[in-house]
Amino acid sequence: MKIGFIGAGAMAQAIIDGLLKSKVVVAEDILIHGNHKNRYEPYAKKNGLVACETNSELTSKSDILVIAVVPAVVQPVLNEIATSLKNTQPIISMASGITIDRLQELTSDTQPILRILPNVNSAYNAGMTAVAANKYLEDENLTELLKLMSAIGEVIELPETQFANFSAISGSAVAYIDFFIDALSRAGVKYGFDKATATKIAAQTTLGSAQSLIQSGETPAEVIDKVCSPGGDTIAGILAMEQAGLLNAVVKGIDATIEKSTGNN
Ligand SMILES: NC(=O)C1=CN([C@@H]2O[C@H](COP(=O)(O)OP(=O)(O)OC[C@H]3O[C@@H](n4cnc5c(N)ncnc54)[C@H](O)[C@@H]3O)[C@@H](O)[C@H]2O)C=CC1
Ligand SMILES: O=C(O)[C@@H]1CCC=N1
Repeated sequence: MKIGFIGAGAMAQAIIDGLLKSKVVVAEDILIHGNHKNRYEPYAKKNGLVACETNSELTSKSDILVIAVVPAVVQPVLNEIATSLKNTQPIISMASGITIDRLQELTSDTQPILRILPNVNSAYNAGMTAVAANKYLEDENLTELLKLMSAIGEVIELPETQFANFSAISGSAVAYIDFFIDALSRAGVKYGFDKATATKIAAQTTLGSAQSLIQSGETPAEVIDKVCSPGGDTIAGILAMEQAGLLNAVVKGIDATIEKSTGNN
């Protein structure tokens, strides 16, 4: 089964890296084309992928087509490949804000489509991907595509109406969590750690906290209560962070993300 990626940027590479690590696909079965030959060709060469000269060549050589370009380029790309695309060829699209209805308008009324919203942690098989399929994806193909997505992390089926909200607290949130890790790390630097050591400490603490929540099933509030010893240091820190508006700052950031992705700003 040949999987062709149109777009070779951050998200395409994260998914490909994860797929290769999981060994669910062999490198020779992944085709790639992007706008900048000097970027996608070395990436393809380094990983043993097949670099294609055009989007149309890639489309005609692929069984499954992955749309990994920014949303503004989806229409021109789908117009460009119109004569090479078979109307039975499954498409996976990760373009934020582009609905299945819109993708069908740009391809065919019966095009099999899986809309996904992944995140860059997929590169380490630690992704969190939302999926929504249309009715033209036959069971066998859907199973195959879900197997690919499961190879790069956790998968959740969601109605498309939730995609923008999900994207804000998962796709974009990778950056927000790293923003928090960087803030912790800078605080460490303020108190004398070198940046690399402070970042390692902050990142490992974040990783451990996430793993503990997932393994224990505890709520974050329960853990916060455990860490806040009566009359202790942590409650002093929590109160100072709240006074500075941490919760509101996070929710406002998520509001802005959703507004941007739904075009309401
Ligand atoms: N970066 C992320 O964390 C996430 C991104 N996405 C979605 O993934 C898609 C790609 O985003 P990024 O990888 O961040 O962008 P990017 O800018 O890193 O990559 C876009 C790629 O598209 C290529 N491209 C541009 N015009 C093209 C054309 N006409 N034909 C072929 N390739 C062309 C570029 O050369 C580049 O390789 C977007 O639709 C975005 O909404 C979804 C979830 C998370
Ligand atoms: O920033 C963006 O538009 C994309 C969508 C989710 C994460 N990155």
